[in-house]
Amino acid sequence: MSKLRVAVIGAKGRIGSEAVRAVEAADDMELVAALGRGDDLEAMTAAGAQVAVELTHPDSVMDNLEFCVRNGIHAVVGTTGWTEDRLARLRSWLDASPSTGVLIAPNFSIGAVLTMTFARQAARFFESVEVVELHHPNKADAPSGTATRTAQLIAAARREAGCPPQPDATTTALDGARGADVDGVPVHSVRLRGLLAHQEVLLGDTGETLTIRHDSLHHSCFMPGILLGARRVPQTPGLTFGLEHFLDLG
Ligand SMILES: NC(=O)C1=CN([C@@H]2O[C@H](COP(=O)(O)OP(=O)(O)OC[C@H]3O[C@@H](n4cnc5c(N)ncnc54)[C@H](O)[C@@H]3O)[C@@H](O)[C@H]2O)C=CC1
Ligand SMILES: O=C(O)C1=N[C@H](C(=O)O)C[C@H](O)C1
Repeated sequence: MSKLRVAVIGAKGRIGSEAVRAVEAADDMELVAALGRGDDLEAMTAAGAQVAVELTHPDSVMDNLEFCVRNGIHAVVGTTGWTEDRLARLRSWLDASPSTGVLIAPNFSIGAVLTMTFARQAARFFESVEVVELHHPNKADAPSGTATRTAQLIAAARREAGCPPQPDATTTALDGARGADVDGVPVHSVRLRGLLAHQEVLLGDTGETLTIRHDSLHHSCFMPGILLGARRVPQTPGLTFGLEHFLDLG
């Protein structure tokens, strides 16, 4: 059987360099291009790439994806910074290239995907819920893509269940003390040398709290999700948001 021809964009970065090694080590894949900042995207078409793994920067991802979709190259995207406006632009490119697939995964690690799933399940049973994400200090964006997605899923579950707004008697606060408001869910961002990527979802009600915590300790935790995405995205045209759609979570 022929191997899947994969390109990595952002190949010299923290996660991109790990992805290069993971693709090279996969029996069913061939790494046909490894692009860094300033490299010509045409290298992917010249090499016949079927799937691009995009792991760059929120400022770069849109141009890279526009190129991929216009050229019928499926994409697996880990880069963060997604807004409704950006998603709408991506969908319009995909409408013009209907057989192309793009997976955007706020987080490729199975533990983080499960954290989001469990948080969504628990959200309607507790009066209060807040998200704390903790990352290395070289991270460009805050809150993290994972924390934003987690808060959005929590907020949607609470809306569907008819939950009232959370209790919060704060009338005086320093700017930022209550975190960022993501759809009514406070999200707090810590940046600390020594950390990689960590998240806690704190849920509370009268007389009890529940904490769901996930820790990414090494970039290797993202690799099974990236490889799964690369294998599945060519058979999944259009936009898929979240790796959970490629996992049988029951
Ligand atoms: N979804 C997930 O599971 C994960 C997502 N990420 C996200 O991936 C992105 C990259 O993270 P890191 O590797 O930590 O950052 P990094 O800064 O270590 O690496 C990014 C690399 O992309 C390169 N780059 C920037 N623009 C480019 C362009 N136009 N073409 C080619 N290369 C370009 C940079 O020069 C750099 O080498 C971030 O948005 C981060 O949040 C990171 C880890 C896991
Ligand atoms: O920048 C990172 O490191 C990470 N980014 C993603 C995010 O913003 O959620 C995924 C993971 O947290 C690591």
